[in-house]
Amino acid sequence: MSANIIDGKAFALGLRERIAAQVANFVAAAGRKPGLAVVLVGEDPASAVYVRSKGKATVAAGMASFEHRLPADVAQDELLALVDTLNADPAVDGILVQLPLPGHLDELAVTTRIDPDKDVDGFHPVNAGRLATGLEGFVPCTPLGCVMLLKDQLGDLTGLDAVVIGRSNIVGKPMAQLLLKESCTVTIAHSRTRDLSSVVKRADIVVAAVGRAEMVKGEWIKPGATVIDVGINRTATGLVGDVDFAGAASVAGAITPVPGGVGPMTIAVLLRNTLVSAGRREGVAIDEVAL
Ligand SMILES: Nc1nc(=O)c2c([nH]1)NC[C@@H]1CN(c3ccc(C(=O)N[C@@H](CCC(=O)O)C(=O)O)cc3)C=[N+]21
Ligand SMILES: [Mg+2]
Repeated sequence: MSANIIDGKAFALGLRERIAAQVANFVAAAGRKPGLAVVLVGEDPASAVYVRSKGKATVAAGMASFEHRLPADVAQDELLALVDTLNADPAVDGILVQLPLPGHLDELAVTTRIDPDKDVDGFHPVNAGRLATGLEGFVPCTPLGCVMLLKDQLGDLTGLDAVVIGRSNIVGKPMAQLLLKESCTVTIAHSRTRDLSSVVKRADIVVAAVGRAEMVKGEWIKPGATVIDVGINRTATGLVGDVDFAGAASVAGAITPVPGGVGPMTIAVLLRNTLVSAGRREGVAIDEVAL
């Protein structure tokens, strides 16, 4: 068997076109563009690349992009003051502070300073609580993008066995919540899980978000399973995921590649969340089902 390769890049492009169409409707109704503010602290080259591609995608969708670059040694108070300014700015619908932050800065303090109703990353504890409780809020972009790919691939997910490997607040935990909402039977595995290969072997859906290059082996995958690889690891041989792609692709029913799988979805969903935020803030209807 040879897996269907899930083209996240193509799916993300289609999503971005549907977003752009609704951005045009929003602009006509509200008389302004949806606005996304991105804050980058320091000069980490990988972060700078992501921030640049976010800015380009934002403008391409017809939205306003506000980029704020602060020096690596910026004081905590100064960063918090910028967040306060963005919270109060009516042209800003979404705020993203690029993580990780330099070590002297308190990521939780910064994340919790963002107005939960502008928190398009969905990292604020209020939004984590809303997701866990079934309330309207913002869902973290990467897991929401993964669910979109899964539903596109599999249709209804009800009753499927899903294993999420990784328990981070930004991917693993919200991913598990979303799969539960889709009525999957969800297992969260992590670095302390015993006999991980047997746990993975049961799964119809495997989501790998551990941050360890090619850690999930092809022999662990149930034949025909759908494998979503969230990992982005830079190695001597280039960019690889958390899954041994060649091994898994020979047994899986479908699998996301790295690059070109989950990564492009993250940015597209960020634009989606920004548009949804703008609609809520201005009382303009956004057709989320059509996105
Ligand atoms: N507050 C915050 N929110 C984030 O969403 C956030 C963040 N901080 N910090 C960094 C991570 C990483 N991230 C990615 C976005 C797009 C790709 C992406 O488009 N990747 C492409 C290209 C990969 C490449 O060539 O580098 C792909 O996988 O095909 C990857 C990673 C968002 N992050
Ligand atoms: Mg973990």
